[in-house]
Amino acid sequence: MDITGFARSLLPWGPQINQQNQYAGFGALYDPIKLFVIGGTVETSRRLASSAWSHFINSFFLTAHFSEEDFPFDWLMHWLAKQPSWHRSREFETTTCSSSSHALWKTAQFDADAELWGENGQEDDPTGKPSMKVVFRPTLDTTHTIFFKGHWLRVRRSRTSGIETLSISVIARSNTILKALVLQAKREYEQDSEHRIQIYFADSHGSFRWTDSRHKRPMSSIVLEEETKGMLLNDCKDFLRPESEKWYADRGIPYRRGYLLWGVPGSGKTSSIHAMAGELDLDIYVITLSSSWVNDATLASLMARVPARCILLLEDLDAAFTRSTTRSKKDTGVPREQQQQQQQQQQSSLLMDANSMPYSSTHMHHHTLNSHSQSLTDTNTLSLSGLLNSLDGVAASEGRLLFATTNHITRLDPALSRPGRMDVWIEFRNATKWQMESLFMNFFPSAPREAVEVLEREEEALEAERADRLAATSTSASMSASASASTSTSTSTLSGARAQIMSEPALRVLAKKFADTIPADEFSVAALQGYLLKHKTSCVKAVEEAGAWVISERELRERLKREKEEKEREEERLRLKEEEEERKREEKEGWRRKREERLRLVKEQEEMRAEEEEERLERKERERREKEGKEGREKEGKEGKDAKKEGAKKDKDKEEKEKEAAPAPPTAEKEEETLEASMLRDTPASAASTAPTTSTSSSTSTSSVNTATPGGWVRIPASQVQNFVKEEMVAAVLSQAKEV
Ligand SMILES: Nc1ncnc2c1ncn2[C@@H]1O[C@H](COP(=O)(O)OP(=O)(O)OP(=O)(O)O)[C@@H](O)[C@H]1O
Repeated sequence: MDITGFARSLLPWGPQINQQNQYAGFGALYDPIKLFVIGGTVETSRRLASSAWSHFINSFFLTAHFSEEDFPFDWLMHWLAKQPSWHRSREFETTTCSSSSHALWKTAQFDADAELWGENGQEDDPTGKPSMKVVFRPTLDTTHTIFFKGHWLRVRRSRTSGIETLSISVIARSNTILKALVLQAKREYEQDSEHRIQIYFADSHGSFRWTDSRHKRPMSSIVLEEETKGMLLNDCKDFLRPESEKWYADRGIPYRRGYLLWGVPGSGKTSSIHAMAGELDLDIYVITLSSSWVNDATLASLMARVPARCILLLEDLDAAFTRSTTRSKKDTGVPREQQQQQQQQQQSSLLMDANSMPYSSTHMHHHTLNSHSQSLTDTNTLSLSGLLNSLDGVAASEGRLLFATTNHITRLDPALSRPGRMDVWIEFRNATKWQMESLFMNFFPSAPREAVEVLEREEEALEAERADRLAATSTSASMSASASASTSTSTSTLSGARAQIMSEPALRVLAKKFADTIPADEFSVAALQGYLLKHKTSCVKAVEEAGAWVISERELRERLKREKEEKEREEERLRLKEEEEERKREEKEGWRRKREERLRLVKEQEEMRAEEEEERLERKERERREKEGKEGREKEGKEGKDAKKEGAKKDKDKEEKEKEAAPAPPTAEKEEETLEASMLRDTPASAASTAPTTSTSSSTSTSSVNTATPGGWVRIPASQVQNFVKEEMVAAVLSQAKEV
């Protein structure tokens, strides 16, 4: 079947079209359908082939991924930077690094670029500003092929979620070639960083970021008593010996060592640690405990990540506990700005090189410590117990040297500085006479013997010339003037040279003089270094002006002290004023409250009185009504009595008349009634003493009731009965009467 037939068979209406075509002539539709089917088939086949190819390739390729958060990334970037094919990329991006501070791989990259493209990557500033170097590197998501030990490596840089990743693929049966690559990259990195120390700062994610790479500082540049320096160095070396770990393990002692360097500011604590790291070839891992994001959990995680054989530095240990001074998790509430300030100071104090190398642009990895700390809120819950646990808890790393510094040892909890946590304590004080001399000698190194000899010969010749001139008295005045001018020029040139070229004994004399001029234990080494820096071109001048400097420093201190005191006094005055105002406000408020209270009481009393008056009036009204009721009842009672008497008299008359007419035997009912009536008549007093008693009688109609009153029986209308008595009482009296 040809392609047209195939297309026709695919389309359900194909045969219909064919038929219609035969009859209606729709032949124009064929070509587009043909093209559509052919195109679709080709594209599908291409995709299938490409996916099969990549599947095939991937099944042969071994790929390793390196994240910039981990050290191998730096090693490999450093290695790649030295590969010529890495620089041949046709798509590249540029980045800058300062000459004073940059990642090692950027240096390597720059050096390689400089070789390839000449010095056009660097613009030297004639003013002496630290130069910014331009580094070229391939752009992200481009693949490069690099040959390594008989294998072609496919290298690709990419970035996911802000983190740069390096992927290296190779066609190989095992991953040995990739392991060899990583090891070689590491070796080369370490070789190139031999003369530098790496500094890592802790970040808020609980991991360490490479922050800086510094030149090693020679231990000899630290002006400290030799035995202190020697003791510190030997102790560290002894700890780092390979056998030490077993020694510690055999005795069940945790393989850790802590050093507490404490004392006045600017006395060389940080510098000593820097020099020690260089001497022992260790990297420095810094944790700034006063950072707002440091809490028990992040600290424990950081401590667990500290590698063995490194220096773990906790600067200004006391600053961490301005927030929490006890073992509880209480926050003492240092303001956040203050904490940030402390944090910045601590970072800069480490980064400021002892050799006064300004750090202009410290290239940190993409997540810088500052940006994190700024973005985070102060949810700090670092407690002393948290710190203690992270220092020597079960998760704490082993094999590291812990160095902690503080200016205020008294602020530390004894638990923190006890042996086991801080095994060696070293106090740093203000400069002694010996330190002053040593600092001077370090600052002005003696010139080589040859240079000094040449200078001395020149001086002698000049001296001889001057003597000759003085001896020749016959010379003219003009000649004498020009000669003296030329002699003075030579002398000043020589004295300028003399200020810089000094033999060691001469310098020692000057150093002693310098130390004699400055009082011991009054100025820090940092302060003296600052003074000497001002006179770095002339050691003689440095000695000559030392006395004046001491006076000016004292005056400055005095002034600062006065200003501080004044400020404190002013603050105190303001505080007292505020307190006084507050007191007055409170007093006023108190008075106002008291007045309101009094008004409230008066109002209440008035209300009470009005209520009492109302009650009194009500009572009076009630009494009046009761009295009226009583009077009415009495009146009615009297009328009833009279009526009764009348009735009784009438009854008696009637009885007599009936008796006379026809006496009949009394019925039982009548007898009972009579008995009842007589009994009731006999007990009026007892009934009246409680309440008026009422009895129903067969002789009474339903509309009236006979009632016993103290005065006798009363017939009252039924309408009044409800108000007057109750039926129960009537029944009770009746039953009582029956019993009797
Ligand atoms: N003993 C010393 N020997 C050599 N240099 C010193 C010494 N003490 C101080 N310095 C110099 O003074 C400067 C500050 O020193 P450093 O930062 O080491 O002092 P610190 O004691 O750590 O101060 P702080 O307690 O304020 O952190 C550095 O430039 C350093 O070179």
